[in-house]
Amino acid sequence: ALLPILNYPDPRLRTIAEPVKEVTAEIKTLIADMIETMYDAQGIGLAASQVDRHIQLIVMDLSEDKSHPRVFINPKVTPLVEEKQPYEEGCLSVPDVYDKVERPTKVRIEALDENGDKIDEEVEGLLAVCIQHEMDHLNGVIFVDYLSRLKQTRARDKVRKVIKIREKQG
Ligand SMILES: O=C(O)C[C@@H](Cc1ccccc1)C(=O)SCC(=O)c1ccccc1
Ligand SMILES: [Zn+2]
Repeated sequence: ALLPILNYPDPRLRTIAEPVKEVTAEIKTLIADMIETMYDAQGIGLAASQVDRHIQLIVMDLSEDKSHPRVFINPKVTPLVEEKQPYEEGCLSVPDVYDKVERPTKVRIEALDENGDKIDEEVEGLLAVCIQHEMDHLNGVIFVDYLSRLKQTRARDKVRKVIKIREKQG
């Protein structure tokens, strides 16, 4: 089922996510719903925080044909290099706002997948950017927090406008 995505600056987006203790049937349903919601919203990632579920769960799919969804449960991300690179990020909770954010270019991801099996990978490129963006969500951080006050104000105004238009479209 499609889940409603919280929009910036909703304070619920600032909630710190709790670890997942057990991958229950309910969590598996949430994973399927988050993947469906991510595709519907034209995203490449989605954190549970964005659908108002405050558990450490991320879904991502960087494939062209939306055929390789990945699930990260209780993820831990560790930068592997000091070097940072800017990337033009977006966010499904801050629609129509894109801006450059600098992040470490290579990171280690330790997590569990949807079957409870261990994931331990070193990644770079868009996958590294996206997993760090999603990890921020689980820690109540939104990419606009890295931008200037002026850009944060513009982002709030922009989201307000986009939401109004979407509500008119029904
Ligand atoms: O809000 C989210 O977590 C999803 C977000 C993930 C993300 C995209 C790009 C850089 C970092 C994190 C999105 O999917 S935004 C929409 C999108 O598909 C996109 C935007 C900019 C570049 C590439 C993809
Ligand atoms: Zn986001």
